[in-house]
Amino acid sequence: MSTAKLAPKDFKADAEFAKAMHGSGERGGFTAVLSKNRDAQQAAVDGYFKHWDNKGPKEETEEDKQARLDDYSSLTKHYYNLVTDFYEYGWGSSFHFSRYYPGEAFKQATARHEHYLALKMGINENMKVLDVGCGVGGPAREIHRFTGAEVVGLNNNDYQISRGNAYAKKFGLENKLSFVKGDFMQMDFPDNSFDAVYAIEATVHAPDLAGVYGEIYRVLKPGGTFGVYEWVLTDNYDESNARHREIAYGIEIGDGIPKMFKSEVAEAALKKVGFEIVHQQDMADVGDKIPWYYPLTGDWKYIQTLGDFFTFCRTSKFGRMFTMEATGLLEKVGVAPKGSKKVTIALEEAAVHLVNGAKEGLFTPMMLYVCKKAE
Ligand SMILES: CC(C)=CCC[C@@H](C)[C@H]1CC[C@H]2C3=C(CC[C@]12C)[C@@]1(C)CC[C@H](O)C[C@@H]1CC3
Ligand SMILES: C[S@@+](CC[C@H](N)C(=O)[O-])C[C@H]1O[C@@H](n2cnc3c(N)ncnc32)[C@H](O)[C@@H]1O
Repeated sequence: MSTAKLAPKDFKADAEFAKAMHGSGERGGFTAVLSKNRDAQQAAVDGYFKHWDNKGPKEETEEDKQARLDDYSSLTKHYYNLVTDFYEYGWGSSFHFSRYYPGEAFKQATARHEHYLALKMGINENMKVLDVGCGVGGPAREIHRFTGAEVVGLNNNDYQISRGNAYAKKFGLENKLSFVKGDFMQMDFPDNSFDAVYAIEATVHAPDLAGVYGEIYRVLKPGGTFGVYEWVLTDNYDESNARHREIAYGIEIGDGIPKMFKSEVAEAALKKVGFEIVHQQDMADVGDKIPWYYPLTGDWKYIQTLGDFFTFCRTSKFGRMFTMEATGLLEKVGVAPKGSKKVTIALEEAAVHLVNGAKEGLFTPMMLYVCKKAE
């Protein structure tokens, strides 16, 4: 089904690399940034930035673009080896955006976004559910708590798997949650293994959407449901428009994405692999008073609670600049490993272009598709 070149599966080498770079994975967040193995950090920095250094939306060639697609697996693995601690420090353990109601706290909105997907998919306590690209397990924990379902998280990043296991242990959820190493383009699960499958802001890392959706279709039981919050470019996006391409490129470089696709490509891919789309809606375009991207702006007026104030201190423009300069200083004096500031600069690219992409109506991180596999 996939037109993409599939990555070699060398899980043993991946696990050894993650152990060398991050240690046991018991500790996360900003302090964990400081304790990386220096050589492994350098290898991750080189492995990720070789795709972006000395290139740009205007200069990049067709070969550069193809190289990112061919290298999808290690590009994304290195990206998350470098950013996971920053994500946890700034955002928490659910690595996705959410809608916000007036008066609703950041954490509450995050959980509600996850509950909404589970509700739309009809997940219940008798189901075994797959979370494709599960991060450090924030959504898996919340969806288990909300529905009672057993959740299996699939991830190609060993560090995130160890963080997911550490959280499951902390909350006593080991018998209901498990985290499995694997590439979503070539899963190791047998056909018809799961009652439901969901993916939250993860399948955008695929080099080819039909490839990952085809695998999801295969492992889903007949009659089962697949739900996804997809990152897509909207109908307004024009690849030949320099401003549009600059925004898409900024999102790609800052978010570890080989190539972003338009919503029509996602929709066609879902249908091509056999899914019936039973519900589709851009959840970023439902007239919300508070935009989904507000934590990344300087708009203090949207802060809803005292807790949000502390989150905003890390995610807003000002907070990001503070983290970037502090990280740079720590790197200079040898406390943070080399390349740490470069990572914060890439994250800044992400934040700026995500907000611009949203404001200019070119991008959404929450195109919801609920799909059925026929009986
Ligand atoms: C990469 C994909 C497909 C999804 C991740 C969505 C979001 C959770 C991230 C996108 C940009 C990230 C940034 C941060 C946290 C996680 C994101 C919002 C920071 C706020 C983390 C703290 C750093 O100092 C600044 C980061 C800016 C970007
Ligand atoms: C933005 S994070 C979202 C994580 C999670 N869904 C959440 O909302 O917290 C994207 C996730 O997709 C995973 N991922 C990316 N490419 C993958 C691949 N080829 N196979 C499996 N997982 C992958 C990353 O490791 C990461 O955990």
